[in-house]
Amino acid sequence: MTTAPTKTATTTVLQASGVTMRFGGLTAVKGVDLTVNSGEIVGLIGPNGAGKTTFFNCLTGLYVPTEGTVAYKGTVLPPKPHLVTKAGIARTFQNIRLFANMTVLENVLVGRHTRTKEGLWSALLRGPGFKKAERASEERAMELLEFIGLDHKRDHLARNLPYGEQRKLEIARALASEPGLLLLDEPTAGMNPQETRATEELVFAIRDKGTAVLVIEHDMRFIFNLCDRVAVLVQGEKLVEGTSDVVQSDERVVAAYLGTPYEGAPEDEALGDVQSAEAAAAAPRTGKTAEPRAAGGTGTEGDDK
Ligand SMILES: Nc1ncnc2c1ncn2[C@@H]1O[C@H](COP(=O)(O)OP(=O)(O)OP(=O)(O)O)[C@@H](O)[C@H]1O
Repeated sequence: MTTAPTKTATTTVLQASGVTMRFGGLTAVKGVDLTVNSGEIVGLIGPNGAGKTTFFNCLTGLYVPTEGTVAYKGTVLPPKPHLVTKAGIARTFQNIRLFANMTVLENVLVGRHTRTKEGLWSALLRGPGFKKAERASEERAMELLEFIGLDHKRDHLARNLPYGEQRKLEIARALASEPGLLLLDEPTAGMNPQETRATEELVFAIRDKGTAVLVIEHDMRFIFNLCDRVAVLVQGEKLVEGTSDVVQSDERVVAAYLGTPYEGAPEDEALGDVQSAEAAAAAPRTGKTAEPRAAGGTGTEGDDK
């Protein structure tokens, strides 16, 4: 007997309503509505200074929006980062924020703390409950490292990983909190084309495993290949939202954002190659490429990017 494939019902994972963020006289984000549904990859694009990261910071409780609400699976979230993570939203930052002097495995384990129930006394006494939870956490962390292809580097210090692997590790650490929604802020910044393609595959795999994704990126080829829907922010306001085809052909977007050549545009292919070669020549990468570009520190930097 054959059974019809079960179709998972779509649910609204994220609902941002009228999110506004003012810094003194500057309105960085103006009344932005955005929805992300389960099973979706949604892109957020816009010129420099359009308000994309500020919007992410509002979604994740790093900023308290001046106006508007952010709901996760129907519940309005308090603007506190640890409560947002606990609810089910995880993120990565534009600038890598790994614990540079901890191992790869330890970095992922840090990401699991919102999902471990053992309290302070249990940890201090290291009783059987604590040890069991610790083992389960390590197993899950190793599964995630396998998923991103870094299980063989579990005992390496994070700061010794090449740049592309550091970015992957950040994603694994975010996934360790078992999010229903993952926010990625410029995940391919500074990557070479191979690393960018690998990141694309990784994001598809994350979505296929049941985590919806909202991604900010300047690489248009990456965004338009990847996303089911794309929203365009210009000067803090949502200008257009739709499928890649709709957004790419919208005259307002072309005028406001895509008017200048972008990576991946057919006529821009040759120019892109020249620019990549120039960039590579200007900043040669060694075996230890991580530190100059990584946050490389404690993960507590004040930079909200
Ligand atoms: N903490 C802050 N205090 C004051 N102004 C801020 C703050 N954070 C961001 N801004 C301003 O808000 C505007 C939006 O910045 P934001 O970083 O969100 O843009 P973005 O779209 O992420 O840009 P980019 O693509 O360059 O990262 C900018 O004018 C920026 O200077």
